[in-house]
Amino acid sequence: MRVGLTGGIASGKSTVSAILAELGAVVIDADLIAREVVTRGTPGLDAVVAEFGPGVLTEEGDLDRPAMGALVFSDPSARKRLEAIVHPLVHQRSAELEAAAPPGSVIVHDVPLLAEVGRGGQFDAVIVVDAPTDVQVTRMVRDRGWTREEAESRIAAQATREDRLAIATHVIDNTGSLDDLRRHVEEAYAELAGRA
Ligand SMILES: CC(C)(COP(=O)(O)OP(=O)(O)OC[C@H]1O[C@@H](n2cnc3c(N)ncnc32)[C@H](O)[C@@H]1O)[C@@H](O)C(=O)NCCC(=O)NCCS
Ligand SMILES: Nc1ncnc2c1ncn2[C@@H]1O[C@H](COP(=O)(O)OP(=O)(O)OP(=O)(O)O)[C@@H](O)[C@H]1O
Repeated sequence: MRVGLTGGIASGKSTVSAILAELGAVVIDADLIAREVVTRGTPGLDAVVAEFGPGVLTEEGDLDRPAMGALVFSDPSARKRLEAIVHPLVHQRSAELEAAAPPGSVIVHDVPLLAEVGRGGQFDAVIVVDAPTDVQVTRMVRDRGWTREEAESRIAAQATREDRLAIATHVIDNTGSLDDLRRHVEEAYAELAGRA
């Protein structure tokens, strides 16, 4: 059983995927892979430097993520150019990890941009972690030290809440407490594992 997990930024996806992993799912995290494929010394980072120039590197030679974020979340064409490099590498690595999962696993692909890239239909089920925009912004400002403007520019680069809900087979509301969240995830997992 292949499950897509998505949600807007700071909706609580990572928290949900950690609970799903505890419950026994094999989680494949696209954000984590998107970081791995551009670490120092990778062909991915070489491609990013070829496209954007050495100014996107730190003094140590790593990708300067805050600088890259400031660029791509204020310039959609730069974001598309970065995605054109990173997304194929993420797909390839995700497929390798999926092939290595034990047979019969509930495989959860945590893909922040599932609605944006139109891949919802490739999964047996799609879990959408749902929180209103003001809750997303409040969490980003509180936890990441971002300004409201920085938080809102990320949200503006993403699908709308309605677009995400349109691809959901399971909606997990994350406006309550972390205990409420855990209960909702356990219910969804029990249903999915029963079908696996
Ligand atoms: C621009 C980068 C370097 C900024 O790095 P930073 O460490 O600040 O953010 P991080 O990677 O942890 O992403 C945090 C969240 O930002 C949002 N986000 C990231 N990339 C995108 C994007 N291309 N479009 C919309 N939202 C995005 C997602 O909600 C993601 O969960 C980085 O986000 C990146 O490389 N993005 C392009 C690759 C991509 O699309 N990744 C998303 C999943 S494959
Ligand atoms: N129900 C909740 N109540 C309070 N805080 C929460 C709740 N759910 C998640 N959080 C907190 O909000 C922050 C964002 O959650 P999380 O990292 O799971 O979101 P995310 O959707 O994975 O974010 P990103 O899109 O950046 O990967 C975290 O600090 C998390 O602990």
